[in-house]
Parts: sequence; C-alpha cells; structure tokens
Amino acid sequence: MSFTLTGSLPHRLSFQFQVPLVTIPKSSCNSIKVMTMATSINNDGDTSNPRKNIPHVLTVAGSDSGAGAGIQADLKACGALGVYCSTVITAVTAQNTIGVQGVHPVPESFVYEQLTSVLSDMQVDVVKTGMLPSIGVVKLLCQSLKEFPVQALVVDPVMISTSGDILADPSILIAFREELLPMADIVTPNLKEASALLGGMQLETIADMCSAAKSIHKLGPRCVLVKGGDLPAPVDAIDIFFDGEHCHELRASRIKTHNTHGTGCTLASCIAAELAKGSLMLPAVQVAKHFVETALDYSKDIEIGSGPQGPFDHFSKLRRSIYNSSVRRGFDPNDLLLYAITDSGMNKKWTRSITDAVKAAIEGGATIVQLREKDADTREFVELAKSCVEICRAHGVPLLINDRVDVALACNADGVHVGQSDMSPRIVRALLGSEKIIGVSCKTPEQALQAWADGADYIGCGGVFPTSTKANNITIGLSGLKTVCSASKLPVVAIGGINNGNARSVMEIGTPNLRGVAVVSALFDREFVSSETRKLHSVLMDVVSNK
Ligand SMILES: Nc1ncnc2c1ncn2[C@@H]1O[C@H](COP(=O)(O)OP(=O)(O)OP(=O)(O)O)[C@@H](O)[C@H]1O
Ligand SMILES: Cc1ncc(CO)c(N)n1
Ligand SMILES: [Mg+2]
Repeated sequence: MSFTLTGSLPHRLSFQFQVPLVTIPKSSCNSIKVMTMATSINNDGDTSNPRKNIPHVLTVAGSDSGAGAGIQADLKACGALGVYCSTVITAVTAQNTIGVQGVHPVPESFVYEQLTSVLSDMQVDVVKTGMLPSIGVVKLLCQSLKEFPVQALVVDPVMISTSGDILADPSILIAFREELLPMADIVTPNLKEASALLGGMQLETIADMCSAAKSIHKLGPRCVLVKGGDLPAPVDAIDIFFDGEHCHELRASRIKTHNTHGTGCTLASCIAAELAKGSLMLPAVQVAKHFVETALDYSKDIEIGSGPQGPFDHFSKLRRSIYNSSVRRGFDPNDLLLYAITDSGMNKKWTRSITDAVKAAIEGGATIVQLREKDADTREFVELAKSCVEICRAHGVPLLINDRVDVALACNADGVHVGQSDMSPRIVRALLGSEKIIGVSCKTPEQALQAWADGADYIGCGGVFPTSTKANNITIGLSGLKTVCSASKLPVVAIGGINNGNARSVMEIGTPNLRGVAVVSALFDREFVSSETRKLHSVLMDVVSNK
C-alpha cells in the first residue's frame, strides 16, 4: 500500500524527493515511523531547517572474509547508492573465491546486543537480512523488529552459498516460514532457496518461478522476488517479481563473467537502499537489478583470487558518478545503433530545415540525434536545439549537442558530444551532472581509456573511411576501429564515411562493444532523408539480429 504525503511538511531529503512519496509497508502498519521520518525536526523545534537524516539500512548478516558477499557486499552496495548502512554480524565466515572454509556463529545473545544497540539509538529505515545461522537468531530478530518497528524488511533467505556450502541450519526453514516471512515486505530467494522454502518443488522454467513466487507469497511476505541467476547460462538473467497481484518478469542481459559472488546479497541491499530513499517496491527492485547487471558488466574481467567465483566491483559505476538518482536508468548503449548527426550546410543545399531533417531521420529509425552547428549564432542555436529536443522527446530519442555545453544546458538536451580539443569530459560531467549523456571522439586506445576515466558514457571512433564532412581528418580504417574497440571500456559508435554500402563491414568487425554507426552525409546529403535512414536501419537491424 502506498500514499502520497502532500502539504508543507519539511521533508528530510527534500532535494531528493520533490514529491514526497512514502511507502507504508506491512511491517510498519502499526507504527508511526514513516511520519517521524517525514517530519524530522531540529532539537530546538525549528521545522524550517529539518535535520538531514541520511537514509539508513541495517543489515543483519554474516561476514565474508573475501568481501564479495555478506556484510561487506551490503556495506558496499549501500555506499554506492548513497545510503548509510549499519551492521549486525550474525556469523564470521572464512571464505574466498574457492568456497567457505569455516563458519563461526556469533553467540545469539551477542547478536541481540548488537540489534538493541543499533535499533535503540539510530533511525533505521529498512532492515535487510542475510545469513541468519540459527532459529534462535531469527526469533531474536523478529522480537527486536516488533520492539523497534522499521519502514520495511527485506529478507534474503540465505541458506547455501553458490559454492555449495551450508550457511544456515536446515531447521531455519521453519523459522523463516513461520516467523520472518510473514513480517517481510519482500523476500528474495534464488532458485534453490525458493525450492527449499516450498519443500523441494522443482524449479526449472519461468513458469515454475512464477508459481513458486505465488506459493511463497502465501507464506506471508508482501512481495516475492524469485531470482534466476542460476538459470542455465544462455538464458537472460530473468527474475520473477510477484506483488500479490501480478507476476512481473524482470530481465537483464546475462553478463559472461565468473565474478558473480555476492550478487544476491547486493541485490537485496540495493532494494533495501532504494526503499530507504522512499522508493516504491517495483522501482526499487528494478534499480537494484540494473545496479547488479551494470556492476557485473564493469567487473567482468577483474581477477581477485584463484577460485571459480570471484567478487565484483560495486563502485565502478559510482566512480563514473552516474548513480545519484534512484530511478532513472541512464544511458542505454543500444541507442547508439543509428546515430544521426545533422549538418546545416547539407540540409540548406536540399532546402529543408534542420527540424524537418531531424523529424525525417527519426521517422526512418534514427536511434539518437546529435545537433552539430558550426556557424549558427548562439541564440539561433538554442532556439533550434529547443525545437529539436521537443521533437526527439516526443519520440523517445535522445538528443545530444555537439561541443556546446552551454547550449545543451539551455535547451535541457540529453547530453553533449565533445572532441579531443573541446572541453574535457570531466569538466562537462561536472557541469551537466550525472544524468546526462557524454560522448567523446577518440582515435586511439589511450584516448578511449581516458574518456572512460573522465566519466564519458560512450566514444565515437573514426574516421573509419575518408569523408567529405571532415576534409583533413586522419582515417583509421576498420583495423584502427577494431583496435580502439578492443581497448575501450565504453560502448563505441563508429563514424566517418559510413553508409548503406559499408555499414555491414563496420558492424561485423567482431567486437561486442561496437554498438552502432554515426552518419552525416549518408542521411542528410540526400534528397529523401527518411527513406535513406530506413535503408541504413534495415542493414543494421539485419546485422544485429544475426549476431
Ligand atoms: N551473469 C549475470 N548477469 C546478469 N545478472 C546476473 C548474473 N548472475 C546473476 N544475476 C542477477 O543477480 C541477482 C542475484 O541473483 P542470484 O540468483 O545470483 O542470487 P544468489 O544466488 O542469491 O547470489 P549469491 O548467493 O551469489 O549472493 C539476480 O537479479 C540475477 O538475475
Ligand atoms: C556471509 C555470507 N552471506 C551470504 C552469502 C551468499 O552469497 C555468502 N556466500 N556469505
Ligand atoms: Mg548465485
């Protein structure tokens, strides 16, 4: 259940929640915790300057010495999402990338002491649970939650590590079913755990996951997420979310990596972190899933330890300072597929306005548009850019501005593309903020790595072939493109002399991060922009769908 608080209540994080939207989860139905958060007042009673309580997650979980999972993953996930995380440690494990070598449970009375210390003093918004080694610990936790109600309870029913080691006594199932799940706002079993909760039910297909989610829901949690990390390898990473009414299939691409240790702990902590920020449940799960997918992608090649399942890096994306928002999904590299760059000279020659040219390119299937204006007055450029933003927004196509950060800000474009001699992407990022898209033109592997380090989202690489648009430009050919793509940590769009005839040869160079082609003349130095765009689009779709 959710409702909207309106009126003049000072909000604890007013910069984050323009429209205060607060979930009232089941576990807090009888409490006034949410109200106290929303109306936090200075000690001196001054409501005009509310205390800035940072959103707070308490994790009740085990320590993983290898720091990929458990308490360590929870701390990193919350840190990456800008949420404070306190910790009640239930067990200390000796664990690495090979497996679990030892488990040392913390005495139950001392788990309780930690719970009381934190909950009696700090304003915890959300409790997330991980490894709970014994029934006694579950009972003490439930008792503490009744004594100190919180906004939401996220239960990751950890039982067996991916390496196959037992992390909780099997008798724990009874305590989960009877005590903890009925209090939970969401429970996040993986396939094995879902099966165990349901007395050994076979789980192999998406349909099985849906019916498992429904059956687990009957045990009392408000929502259920059955995680499909362990589905067979070629299948996407599909999770099933059930909110008591609908089953949602949440899909992410399956990252090819061994570094998946701690995905479950991270996912649950990210959900908790987003709930603590005030998010509703489904968006919280979506952000969490996107976080895991992105972190896995950025860490797919890192090597920590010699075992079969390594940890991943929670902060790669944060370093690129994109994770400031709780709901926006940010830049989608798929948008690079057919990248149209306008040229006022060419469009003048064919007697059409830039806005008509942009409309036609979008009609033909352009997936992103860049406005490149070398000669226009600034005022004229801003007006043009505003019109183009409107057209692009109406079609869900991002609009970037070439070089001019000021124009991008003035028209609220989706981002900026800069060259090597334009403003540094690092400064552009500082000026535009974390939400906007930044692209950088690169010819060499060094430039590509620098663009990544500077916080860019993609690189444009070329000129691949000679082109009339840039007369003195050095061409790097398909081999140069391949070299840069292989070195780049960012998605790449190829540029320079690309057209219907050679686009296939470009897209087939065999590097997965080459995501599309950028074109000027092939679209705009033609009489019929939309049909030219359509032809190129069908070539690209053909290549992509046969990959
Ligand atoms: N290779 C992958 N690529 C993308 N997403 C993945 C991958 N592996 C797992 N995930 C996602 O990570 C999340 C956690 O799922 P998973 O089934 O791995 O949990 P888990 O087994 O509890 O994890 P762990 O025990 O390792 O902490 C899910 O959203 C799942 O879809
Ligand atoms: C401490 C701990 N908690 C949870 C998991 C599950 O990933 C693990 N391997 N170790
Ligand atoms: Mg797993």
